[in-house]
Amino acid sequence: MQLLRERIIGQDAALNEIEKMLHVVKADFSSPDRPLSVTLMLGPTGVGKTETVRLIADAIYGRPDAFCRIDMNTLAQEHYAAALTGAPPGYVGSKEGHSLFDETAIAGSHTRPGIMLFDELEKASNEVIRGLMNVLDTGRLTLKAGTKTIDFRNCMIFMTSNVGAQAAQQYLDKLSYLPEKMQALCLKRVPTQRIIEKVMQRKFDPEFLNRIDRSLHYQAVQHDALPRLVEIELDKLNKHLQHQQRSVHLSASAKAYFYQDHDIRYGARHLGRKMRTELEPILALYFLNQPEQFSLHLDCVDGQLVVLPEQAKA
Ligand SMILES: Nc1ncnc2c1ncn2[C@@H]1O[C@H](COP(=O)(O)OP(=O)(O)OP(=O)(O)O)[C@@H](O)[C@H]1O
Repeated sequence: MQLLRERIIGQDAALNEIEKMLHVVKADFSSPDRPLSVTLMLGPTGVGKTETVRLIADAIYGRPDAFCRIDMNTLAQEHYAAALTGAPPGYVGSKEGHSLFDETAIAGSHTRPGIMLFDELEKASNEVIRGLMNVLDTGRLTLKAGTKTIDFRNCMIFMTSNVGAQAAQQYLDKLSYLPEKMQALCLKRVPTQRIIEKVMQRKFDPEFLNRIDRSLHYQAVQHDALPRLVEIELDKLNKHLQHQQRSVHLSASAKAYFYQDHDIRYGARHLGRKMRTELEPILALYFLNQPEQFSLHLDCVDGQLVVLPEQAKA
């Protein structure tokens, strides 16, 4: 939780729910015939849903990719549903029992839970949702060929979805024309969560929704979170540079360069991309031309990033 709270900004309510879920998993109260937990993460794009799962994997296994991820978008069409559970008997590949599942990541170990992420749940076809319901119910999935069963009973299942995020944003946009007091009153009467839940109920059957232990509502990234997000991205970049004993430092105005015009509708993802695509070429050129240098300091002058000369750094 310490790692999550340091690295996920502006999602306190969701993180508090994750903490409760982790306590229950650790206390080992869950039914032995279900997955350890089933958590649905809702919210707009680029607000930290997948990042939360990556950080949980990092905290438990020391690797942010130590989980099985299936992007439901790739299974959107009915005829791809077989990709989830392998080929049916008699088809090419059925004997091998291959599927998209990474069984080691799902199984976990005697002391550590497996982690599974179904991304973009709203894109899954009805057939895939039916298959998934079985997993949430019994903690097991039998591959189509009938030769193998994947066991999710020691696994924390996470699902992400943007469903309802657009409707919630449209509702907020409409409210923004009202005076502040009226806005607060409307949000008290009809919170955005209720809008999202209504869309959810239209999209998914109650049988499916009833099998979810927790729905977490991730909020849109706010402007005041941006400076901290820039720091986090800079830390990530410096972690990579550490392998070459190198580092990059930004002045306050160079940091502001990255977030001041950032459009928060796109969440935090573009911020990280902008930092990488703009900083990496500058770093590459600097360190290639001056291999004897180990740190680079950048400032922003007239809206342009500039390398600070050696004497200015002190
Ligand atoms: N609240 C946040 N705190 C810290 N970093 C964040 C946050 N939200 C997003 N990020 C950064 O943005 C990147 C994209 O976020 P993430 O992958 O979690 O998106 P998402 O919410 O799962 O959206 P999508 O539905 O589009 O996948 C992350 O790698 C992370 O660096």
